[in-house]
Amino acid sequence: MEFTKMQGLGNDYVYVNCFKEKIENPSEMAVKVSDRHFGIGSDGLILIKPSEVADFEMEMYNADGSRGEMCGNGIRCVAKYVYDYGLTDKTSISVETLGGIKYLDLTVEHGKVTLVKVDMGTPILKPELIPIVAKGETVIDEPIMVGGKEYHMTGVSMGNPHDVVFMDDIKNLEIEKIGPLFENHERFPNRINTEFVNVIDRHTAQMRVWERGSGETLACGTGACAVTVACILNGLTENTVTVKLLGGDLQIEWDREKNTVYMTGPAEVSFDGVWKEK
Ligand SMILES: N[C@@H](CCC[C@H](N)C(=O)O)C(=O)O
Repeated sequence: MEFTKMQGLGNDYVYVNCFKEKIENPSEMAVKVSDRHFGIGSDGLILIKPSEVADFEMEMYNADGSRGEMCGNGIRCVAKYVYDYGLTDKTSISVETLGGIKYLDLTVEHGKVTLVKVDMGTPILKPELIPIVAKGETVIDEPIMVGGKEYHMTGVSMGNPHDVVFMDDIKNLEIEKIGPLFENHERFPNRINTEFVNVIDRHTAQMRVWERGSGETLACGTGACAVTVACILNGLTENTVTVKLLGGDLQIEWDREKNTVYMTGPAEVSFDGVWKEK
């Protein structure tokens, strides 16, 4: 199987061009290729496929083989792949995902994509649609007991589920301990991605993420969008925010008139390779 290893701010996936390749069991393949010792090493697997309703389809799997509805860093890499590898010459494309069709604008320099702006769509705040078990119409700054400690969370779906937790110190956070407790908490029936966030000023926030199915990653695009929405809902920032992640920065804007979130960031190829089944 031919593959391309790509990353967006260090959130790395193995990409397979399914116009050429066929994968019988993608979930199993995701577990194998993601292994950082016995595989290629990645946060998961992303298949680039033909679509009947958009220019392309993105099918994403986490490192544990579970399916993610959407992937913000992944979709920027898909845009770079389809343009740089000659599957399209369009600089505005649409991509079908389990979280809906997304529209992307590509910045091209010297024949290669360097930056991608994605219309990530309308944030979903209804608890039953995220899903989060809750009584109210939304989950904003709501207490939750995790590991014997009370935290406050804001729930947002960007096609995939997120809970955003604000705190003063994210550097010393024991994310390996607390992340899985959030991920598997009974209030999240489909598990969840958790962003731990420190707001720096009204246009800047920094975050660490514990991703459902992949653990701590260097960046999460849908997570950065959820963080921006949560910051605004809690009155902490304006509508445009630079989100600082371990792997770099993303520019996020929640356009309140259109009620859509825009994410702008880079996408890079690490290397091409061939995976041989043992
Ligand atoms: N890293 C991604 C999100 C990947 C999917 C997530 N772990 C899930 O299961 O929902 C991003 O950049 O958005």
